[in-house]
Amino acid sequence: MTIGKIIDGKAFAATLRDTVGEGVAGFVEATGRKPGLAVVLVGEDPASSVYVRSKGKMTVAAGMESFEFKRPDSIGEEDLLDLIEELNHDERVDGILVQLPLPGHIDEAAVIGAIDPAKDVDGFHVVNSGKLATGQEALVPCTPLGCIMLLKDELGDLSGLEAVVVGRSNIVGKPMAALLLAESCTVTIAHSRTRDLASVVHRADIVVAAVGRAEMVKGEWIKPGATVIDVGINRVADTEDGKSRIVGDVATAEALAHVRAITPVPGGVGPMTIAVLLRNTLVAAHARAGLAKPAGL
Ligand SMILES: NC(=O)C1=CN([C@@H]2O[C@H](COP(=O)(O)OP(=O)(O)OC[C@H]3O[C@@H](n4cnc5c(N)ncnc54)[C@H](OP(=O)(O)O)[C@@H]3O)[C@@H](O)[C@H]2O)C=CC1
Ligand SMILES: Nc1nc(=O)c2c([nH]1)NC[C@@H]1CN(c3ccc(C(=O)N[C@@H](CCC(=O)O)C(=O)O)cc3)C=[N+]21
Repeated sequence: MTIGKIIDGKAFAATLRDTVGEGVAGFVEATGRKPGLAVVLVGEDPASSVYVRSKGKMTVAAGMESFEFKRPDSIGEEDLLDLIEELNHDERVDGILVQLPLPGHIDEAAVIGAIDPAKDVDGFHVVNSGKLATGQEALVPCTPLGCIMLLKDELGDLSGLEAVVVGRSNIVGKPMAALLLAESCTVTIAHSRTRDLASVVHRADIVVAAVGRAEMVKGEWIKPGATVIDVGINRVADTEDGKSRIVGDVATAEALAHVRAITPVPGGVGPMTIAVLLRNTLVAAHARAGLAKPAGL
């Protein structure tokens, strides 16, 4: 039995961050200032805090300015909207990321809608999702764009391939489907109401799993030779040592016997998300400064 390739997202992301770093140097030379990324974190979720801290470190390592804003769970929507308005007008800030999910009493759509679309480095604002859907130049959500980069690196031209995206969230599934369509794939979006998910997945040359259910996609669902992108980040208890570890939405060990290539968790899509965030910040900085998009991005 042949074994598929494990796609090294961590290494690809490191290369992308280096390219971004070179672009940052050019930007600093041209403008005399660093690109700036503002990250807003509401509440005390420890996983989010770790993630925000590592984003901050990588932002600085790429030569950019990192601004972090922590606010308590109890913050009112008006106060959060005021903060965003302030960041919209702050000339040092090229990118604004509001860590999701937000506490239940805050309207996420209203907060995302308050971000200046030119600084919306998550690509979640309807102006950017609308541009993506209609084929206009946009800031594109980091996770799906990272997935496309890995797929093109592995497969080259994607046109005509059957792609199945499992999950239809606004932050992963839907923009992922839009990007695959823009690459001329034949795209199916599956979700919790999909009947016979196994056979839908079995059609695919490209499977993107973005569900949030540990190892839900089984190895035998995968068409032989398909390429699988596993977006899921699921924390599970490890019975052997009592600690927890993270696994994806795909049963990777099983799938390896069927796939051409597959992304691991950790070390696959996750690191790409952060690298693309830095890329989007640099792209936003250039656009705001009236400069052409830097080479290689
Ligand atoms: N690696 C990274 O950088 C990132 C990873 N993630 C991870 O990706 C995963 C998905 O995230 P996100 O899109 O935000 O999640 P959401 O919970 O917003 O969406 C999950 C989607 O999966 C669908 N779904 C749920 N159960 C099933 C099922 N049994 N069969 C088929 N579809 C199902 C839901 O369908 P329905 O719409 O019908 O409810 C929904 O569309 C999570 O594990 C998250 O942690 C997220 C962002 C970035
Ligand atoms: N506005 C907003 N934008 C986001 O992009 C966003 C968000 N909110 N909320 C949470 C999700 C989740 N997300 C991840 C990014 C990187 C890793 C990552 O780097 N994971 C590593 C390590 C994971 C670990 O060890 O815990 C890996 O997969 O190898 C994971 C998850 C971005 N998100």
